[in-house]
Amino acid sequence: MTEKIGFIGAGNMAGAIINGLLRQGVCPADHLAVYDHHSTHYARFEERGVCGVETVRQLVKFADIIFLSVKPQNYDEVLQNICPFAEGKIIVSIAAGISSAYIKERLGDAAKIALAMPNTPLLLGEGATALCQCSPLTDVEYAKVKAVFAAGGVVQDLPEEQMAAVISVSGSSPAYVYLFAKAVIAGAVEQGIDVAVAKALIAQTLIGSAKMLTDSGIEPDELIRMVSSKGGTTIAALDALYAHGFEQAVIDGMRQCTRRAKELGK
Ligand SMILES: NC(=O)C1=CN([C@@H]2O[C@H](COP(=O)(O)OP(=O)(O)OC[C@H]3O[C@@H](n4cnc5c(N)ncnc54)[C@H](OP(=O)(O)O)[C@@H]3O)[C@@H](O)[C@H]2O)C=CC1
Ligand SMILES: O=C(O)[C@@H]1CCC=N1
Repeated sequence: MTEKIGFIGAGNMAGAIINGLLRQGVCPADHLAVYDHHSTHYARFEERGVCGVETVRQLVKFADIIFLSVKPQNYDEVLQNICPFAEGKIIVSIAAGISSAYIKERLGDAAKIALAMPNTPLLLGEGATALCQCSPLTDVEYAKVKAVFAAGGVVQDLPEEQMAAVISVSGSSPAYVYLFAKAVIAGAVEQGIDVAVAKALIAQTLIGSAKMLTDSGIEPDELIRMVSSKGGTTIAALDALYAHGFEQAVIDGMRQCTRRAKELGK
């Protein structure tokens, strides 16, 4: 990729996306730059050859594609800061709840925008990103943005009206998975199993189960059935989980996630 890519906000997600780009050799480090109001965050980028610039103006002048990798609460300020120099640039928002209309209200209707909802496993090249092309971003420009996220894992195209809801599916969901893993580890320790052993076993179980979902072609209900011997231990476990409203708790958590995304985008 020949384009230069800049990140406003040098935090967790900028780091994760840049990792993917460098690991896959999608672009050289000197085609990347970050800007953050904490220049103390630059060290981990600079040690990999990614420049930390002093002003938002320098960042916008440098970059063809600008990632807005700050929290939604900081978008107003950032959009105001980049507005005088952003004409013609590709703008990528990764923020929960921020719509293209929100950005266009501040940068104008001609702004070329892609909306993305990545997740932290991008750090290891195992990310899942939902991506949306917003008019007037061209197909060629969109493909460039897609290549950035593809360097860090799987990308799915989504219409804008689903971008708030998808946060609950991939953006925030690693946290529920870790919570589940934490509960399994606690349950193991309660039964006398060593923490490290339990962590290794549940982590590999999550990896293996995920691969069954992606590679076996078998639907989740059937996968559950395959584990559940008649009159056996799994059914006993599932009965307790159903009685505690496990599925409903997850679905309700997802609804709350989407509700909050919509609040943040106002
Ligand atoms: N973390 C995750 O799992 C995911 C996050 N996202 C989205 O990614 C975005 C970034 O999240 P994340 O990387 O976790 O956040 P971080 O807080 O790690 O990084 C954001 C950085 O931007 C800085 N910043 C804030 N305002 C400005 C400004 N005006 N100019 C320059 N720098 C600024 C922040 O400083 P300070 O700390 O002082 O505010 C911080 O250093 C969010 O919008 C979030 O919704 C999307 C998917 C997953
Ligand atoms: O919690 C958040 O708001 C961000 C968005 C998705 C994951 N983290």
